[in-house]
Amino acid sequence: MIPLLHDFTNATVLVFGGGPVGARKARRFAREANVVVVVSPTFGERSFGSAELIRAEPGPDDVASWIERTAPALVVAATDDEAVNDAIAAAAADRGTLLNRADRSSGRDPGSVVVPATVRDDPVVVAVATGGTAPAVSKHLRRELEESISGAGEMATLCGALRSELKAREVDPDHRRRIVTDVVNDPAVWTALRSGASNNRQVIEDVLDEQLPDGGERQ
Ligand SMILES: C[C@@]1(CC(=O)O)C2=NC(=C\c3[nH]c(c(CCC(=O)O)c3CC(=O)O)Cc3[nH]c(c(CC(=O)O)c3CCC(=O)O)/C=C3\N/C(=C\2)[C@@H](CCC(=O)O)[C@]3(C)CC(=O)O)/[C@H]1CCC(=O)O
Ligand SMILES: NC(=O)c1ccc[n+]([C@@H]2O[C@H](COP(=O)([O-])OP(=O)(O)OC[C@H]3O[C@@H](n4cnc5c(N)ncnc54)[C@H](O)[C@@H]3O)[C@@H](O)[C@H]2O)c1
Repeated sequence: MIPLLHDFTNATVLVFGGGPVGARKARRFAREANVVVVVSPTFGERSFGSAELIRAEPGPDDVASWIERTAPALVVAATDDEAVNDAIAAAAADRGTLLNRADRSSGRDPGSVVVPATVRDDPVVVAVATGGTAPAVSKHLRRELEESISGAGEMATLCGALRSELKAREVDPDHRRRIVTDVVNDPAVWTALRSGASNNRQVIEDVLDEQLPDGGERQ
């Protein structure tokens, strides 16, 4: 399987199942999606983020109408009833809606997607999956990665701003790439970003002074 990124801004996500897995998915998608609806006869103690909770117990013949009514970009099948999960999968396929099945790790049809473990330091995001072989390994790696990507979000923001400045000064692409790569590879910049001591504007000014002493036009 190949990880792809999907933007859920302004989208609806429909979750069937109010157990720990349904709650985790609801929290995850509520970070971004406009509307997250969770349909379940029972809801555990866990947080569902800002999701809307609807108490209902649709049978296999009822799930299609829920999908029709809410018009989601993605449906999550996280019930403990295999017949219901099967019906959700069939209805999603009929409608061409993306499906995430929490109770399957293999034999995926087109449109059936996996939700990987993710680590964020916005705008950086890292996804981990094991092809369904061992989700506990994904969880373990996520925790390790949380530490190692610290500062990556700030670094990305800094490099994005630096790249804009270099473009505005019409520095040619090869030279631009070298300058940005030098910053990314500079351990002192990472240390400053991680300690919160970095002043991005100052870093950019210093790099521009050092690399483009004549003010930059052409190179
Ligand atoms: C990453 C994460 C994201 C998330 O679910 O949000 C995730 N599972 C997580 C945790 C976790 N899941 C399970 C355990 C118990 C230990 C173990 O069994 O390993 C733990 C650990 C725990 O809970 O501590 C059991 C389990 N999971 C699946 C099945 C069904 C099956 O395999 O048939 C069963 C057996 C059920 C049973 O036997 O009863 C299926 C899937 N789980 C996936 C993702 C997808 C594949 C990802 C991959 O390729 O690695 C996939 C295919 C479907 C999907 O997309 O949901 C999340 C990490 C949360 C975090 O980062 O903290
Ligand atoms: N992806 C994962 O990480 C992962 C981890 C553990 C288990 N699982 C699988 O995912 C499923 C869900 O896991 P869980 O721990 O949340 O299970 P759970 O049994 O705690 O919760 C299931 C939920 O589904 C609800 N439900 C039952 N029938 C329903 C219906 N007709 N419509 C809507 N909701 C209905 C129940 O009321 C309950 O809230 C499990 O059956 C298991 O196969 C996946």
